[in-house]
Amino acid sequence: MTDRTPLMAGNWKMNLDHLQATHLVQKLDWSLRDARHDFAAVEVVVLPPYTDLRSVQTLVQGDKLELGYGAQDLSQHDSGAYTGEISGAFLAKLGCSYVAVGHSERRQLHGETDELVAAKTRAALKHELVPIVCVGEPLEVRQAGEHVAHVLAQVDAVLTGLDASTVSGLVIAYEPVWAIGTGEVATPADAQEVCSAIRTRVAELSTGDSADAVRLLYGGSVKPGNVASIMAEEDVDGALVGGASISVEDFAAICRYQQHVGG
Ligand SMILES: O=C(CO)COP(=O)(O)O
Repeated sequence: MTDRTPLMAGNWKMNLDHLQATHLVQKLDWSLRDARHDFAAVEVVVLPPYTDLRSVQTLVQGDKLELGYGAQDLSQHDSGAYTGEISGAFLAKLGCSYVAVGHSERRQLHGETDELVAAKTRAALKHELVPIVCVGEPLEVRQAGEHVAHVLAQVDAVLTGLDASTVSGLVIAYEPVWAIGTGEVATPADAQEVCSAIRTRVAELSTGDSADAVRLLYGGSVKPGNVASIMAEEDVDGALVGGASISVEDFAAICRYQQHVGG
């Protein structure tokens, strides 16, 4: 039995300004502490918009909160004439520990390619940020029964450009596009099928115990009522939560999913 610490990450997307962010993080911390949440047993991370990060840093570091935080994207470049871009170095300086890369909304709305996602993953690792690499198939690919091949091609594009020894430091999030923000959740078996295929591919493309160590998240309409059954799957190590992560009550309940397991 491998020992992978479950990770609950809240992707706020383009929601909550820096004042609202401070409020939510404070309330989330209170709610989890009230429930005696063991942060070492289930890691909790928020991914606010860039403009919130300094406020979140001040709160987390000032009050010594156990919540982690990170960004929703980064540039593949370190610095220079890239108007509007944010470098991994800046995020590291703000105390971020995680950064999402290749979210399907970035791939779809901003034309991010597998090559760009791979470059961003390398940039994150260079700045000692844990990349949460997002992969997932659109509906028509799922309907054609080609979802596993589609996702593995996305995984290959990232892993083949990495030093094999760094792979264990990744988090990979399987987010079927048809389940994002739709209320349409993949079944636990759907999540397990793809996560297990990803772990097998990681084993083929990495060294040592990377495949055992790498954490795989499921994302797509995760709610308090469905998280426990998804987390019960062997290869699912956490959730990447969108809509429900901007509700303190819902996200705290998701982080405490274990209380719904086994009664
Ligand atoms: O895209 C997601 C997280 O990155 C999932 O969003 P929802 O939880 O709103 O479906």
